[in-house]
Amino acid sequence: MAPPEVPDGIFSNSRKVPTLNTGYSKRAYVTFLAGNGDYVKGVVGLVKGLRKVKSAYPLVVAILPDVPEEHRDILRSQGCIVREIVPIDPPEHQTKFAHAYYVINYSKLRIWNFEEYSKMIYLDADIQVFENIDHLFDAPDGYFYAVMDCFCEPSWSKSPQFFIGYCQQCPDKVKWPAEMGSPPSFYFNAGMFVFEPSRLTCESLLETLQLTTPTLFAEQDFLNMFFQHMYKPIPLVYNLVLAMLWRHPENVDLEKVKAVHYCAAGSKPWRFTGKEENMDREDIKMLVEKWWEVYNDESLDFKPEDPEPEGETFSKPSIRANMPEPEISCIPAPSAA
Ligand SMILES: O=c1ccn([C@@H]2O[C@H](COP(=O)(O)OP(=O)(O)O)[C@@H](O)[C@H]2O)c(=O)[nH]1
Ligand SMILES: OC[C@H]1O[C@H](O[C@@H]2[C@@H](O)[C@H](O)[C@@H](O)[C@H](O)[C@@H]2O)[C@H](O)[C@@H](O)[C@H]1O
Ligand SMILES: [Mn+2]
Repeated sequence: MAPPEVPDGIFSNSRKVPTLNTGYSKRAYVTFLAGNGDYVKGVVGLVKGLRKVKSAYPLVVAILPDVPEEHRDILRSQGCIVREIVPIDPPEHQTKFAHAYYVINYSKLRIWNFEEYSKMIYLDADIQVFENIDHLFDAPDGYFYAVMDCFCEPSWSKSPQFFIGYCQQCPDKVKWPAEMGSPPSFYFNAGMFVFEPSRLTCESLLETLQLTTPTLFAEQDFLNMFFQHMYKPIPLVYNLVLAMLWRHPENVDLEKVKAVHYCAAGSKPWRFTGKEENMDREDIKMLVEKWWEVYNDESLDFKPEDPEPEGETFSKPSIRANMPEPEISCIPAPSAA
């Protein structure tokens, strides 16, 4: 069963001047930061990467109260719009998440409250954008866009898919057994998605969450269930889950990848040792080096002459908001594999 077509017209070859990032058509990237650890480096790398690819839109950082003032200052000094959010806990449960810390990721749901923006692109702090993806903001409203995930890593070992060896990235390799009912719906990685903020949707998310038993991949599973009927898969070039390089190399063309998601065990660039499984691969070492090149590039630091983000709530049009967008190349819909 082929994934639903990405709606026509998202990547038409029209040359559009981006909507001025003002009024009710405001757009922004948004990421999430919790704790006083080293993920703040991921956010700094991300905002510098967006600057390097000349994105026309600011980066909002939804932070939990436990993010220290020093880290907030670093983010503001890099031109981020820092927004503190109230943490969200899942209902009482006995679930053992794939990683215990996933419990904090439910707080991501607060970004649906950022209604001053009409469209946002969420990016995990362990993602780097190496090519401009602003054109995704032009995707038709009314859908939830994200890249399909892979079920082959050990973190999935407690899942039925992993147990039977099924992965949506290669649905014909091990077919979903008829006796287990219809194959699971297309499932996205929640490290990157295009969405429309709405307080109503946020309320519905939180109400539904309290009635939903948490599962292995925490908020990622929950978002897949909630947006199941609005989800539109987009090509993996927008969120290369690193495990794809060794699990489904036939689906990856590294030359075309626009955003890399350093989510494989041991691949976080800011704590990279190269000792974990697959971390000695040349492509992994090259991608980690690329991340550090951006992070260490002082020419990408936010400069006083750049428009200051408007306080901690609203964003000013960046100087680039008036620049004509680059030619939008047509991106084919994802293959069935
Ligand atoms: O200590 C932490 C752990 C996670 N995160 C945020 O939560 C996201 C999801 O966690 P992670 O990327 O580690 O999950 P993965 O994609 O590796 O499963 C991160 O990218 C960060 O934005 C954070 O801010 N602090
Ligand atoms: O809280 C659940 C998390 O689930 C997802 O991470 C997973 C998923 O990508 C698996 O497919 C990988 O195997 C695994 O390594 C990785 O941790 C999201 O990236 C993250 O943002 C967050 O939603
Ligand atoms: Mn991640």
